[in-house]
Amino acid sequence: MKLNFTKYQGTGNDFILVDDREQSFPQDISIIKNLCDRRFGIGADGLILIQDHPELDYRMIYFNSDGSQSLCGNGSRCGFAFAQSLNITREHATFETTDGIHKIKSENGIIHFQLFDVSEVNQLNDQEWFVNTGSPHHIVLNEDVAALDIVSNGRQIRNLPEYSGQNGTNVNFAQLLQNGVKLRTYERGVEDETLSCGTGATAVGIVAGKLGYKSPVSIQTKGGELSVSFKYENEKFIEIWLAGPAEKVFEGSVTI
Ligand SMILES: N[C@@H](CCC[C@H](N)C(=O)O)C(=O)O
Repeated sequence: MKLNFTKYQGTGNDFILVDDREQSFPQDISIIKNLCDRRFGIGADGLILIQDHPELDYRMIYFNSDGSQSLCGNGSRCGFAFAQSLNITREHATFETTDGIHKIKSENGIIHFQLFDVSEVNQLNDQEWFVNTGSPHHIVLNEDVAALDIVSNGRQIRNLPEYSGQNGTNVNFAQLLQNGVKLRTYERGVEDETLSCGTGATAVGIVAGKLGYKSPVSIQTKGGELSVSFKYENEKFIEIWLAGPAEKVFEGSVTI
């Protein structure tokens, strides 16, 4: 079959977007892997289907490049930009994805995605934390993230036995700066460093909040700047929003 697609990126986290309102996309892992392959396919960190929803503005189904599923923050922002281009929604939307129903909106070209409240922020030791923002995130604080081998260090933590019950974890290496946090992320499901990870940036923003940073926290990823805002009330992070750009790269069609 012929598949029409549009490629988007959100701070360098890149996705294949498919208008699947007719639900004709074959959700086959080998097709998703081939489409996301950077040498034999279109190339992307993930693939996103936008479908009709009986009550909400739309449903978004997210696949990592290996075909696994989880919440994707940058993908949600790109999914909204794509839904706007399809005239499914305008400036505000409510949609369903992997972990439930979320709000999303655009303001002055920046897309703001609301994540669920977070009450568990686990400090593992002086330098390491674990936070689940809809996807699982291990966080390592480091004084010079530019010098790190993200793939080998990230893969070792991703495969720790304590994370095997949840199919591993994403791993974020965060350098605390005066005006925000510099971040590099190893993504589960891509099994590589990506240029940016939205749920990871949010997890790091929350840890920064625990360490005394004021909302909004600026997160500097390899692919650009994200902003994480929140309130902290009754030992809980609430009204958590991830904000940043989402841009169309190109569109095309392939035979699958
Ligand atoms: N890139 C994403 C996270 C996608 C899911 C993740 N790889 C996982 O499997 O947990 C983001 O922007 O949040």
